[in-house]
Amino acid sequence: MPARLLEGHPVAEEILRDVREQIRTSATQTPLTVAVLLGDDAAARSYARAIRKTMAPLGIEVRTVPLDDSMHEERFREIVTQLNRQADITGILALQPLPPGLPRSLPALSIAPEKDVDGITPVNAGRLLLGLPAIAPSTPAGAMELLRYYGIPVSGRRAVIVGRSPVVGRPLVSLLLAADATVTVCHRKTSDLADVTRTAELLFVAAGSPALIKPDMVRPGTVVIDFGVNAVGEHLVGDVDPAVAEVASAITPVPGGTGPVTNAILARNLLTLAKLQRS
Ligand SMILES: Nc1nc(=O)c2c([nH]1)NC[C@@H]1CN(c3ccc(C(=O)N[C@@H](CCC(=O)O)C(=O)O)cc3)C=[N+]21
Repeated sequence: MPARLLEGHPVAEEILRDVREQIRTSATQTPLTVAVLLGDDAAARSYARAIRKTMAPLGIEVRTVPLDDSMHEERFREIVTQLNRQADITGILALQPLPPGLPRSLPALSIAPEKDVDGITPVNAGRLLLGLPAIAPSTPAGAMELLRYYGIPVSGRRAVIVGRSPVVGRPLVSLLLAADATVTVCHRKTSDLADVTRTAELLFVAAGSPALIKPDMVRPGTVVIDFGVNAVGEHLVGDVDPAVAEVASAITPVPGGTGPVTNAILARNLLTLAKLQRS
């Protein structure tokens, strides 16, 4: 029996309904603005496009700041310092990958924690790891919402994550642990990846490698969450081979799975930041 499709749009719609309501009823009607730092990359561009589409109907302003390929570290720091100081900027998001000359850790070390809408600064990442209230990165936070929405239990189950990035794999460890899963993380140096993925009851894939996960790597009945956003020609494809749907009990489609929920959580995170900034 083919897997149940875990569509992201109804989940996103539920979250956005709540965000819309909170924006509408909030006493201080300060407009929300998110600054999106964007280099030259297809996946990042697709996210930026989706962000604009999600924020526009909420009346949230999106200010795109283009990063050119020759940008130096000093210039990046200047831009972020300026945005940190600007009172009319609610949140700052630097889309990965950055231009080639910039260290990957630069946004985490330059964005002010009060404006960290993506939950990547040491303060937010540390809070999340310790199980304290925190702004969690939107993509893994969205996966938890998907599971909740579709009534998929997490507590006591064996979760396997493929990928250890600061925006998906690592924060997902904290979120799954907080929900009482037993968590294993795989990465480039994992030997016998398939042996580990076959132990999963819940399989999360954020490896950045198109169709990496094949049907023989998944135990029948597994719930599969695909975070992959690989541009292949004109199309967006996931990290999971679509044939896995023949084995899994439930699977997120690409596009239309985790992506839309990510955008909705970003809006919710922005609202949370605005409330914290006002208090
Ligand atoms: N600091 C950082 N944080 C991120 O969260 C981050 C990042 N950098 N860099 C790029 C990737 C990619 N990403 C996407 C999220 C949603 C969609 C999305 O909404 N996709 C729609 C389709 C959009 C379209 O068709 O263009 C969907 O899946 O249905 C796409 C891509 C977040 N990323």
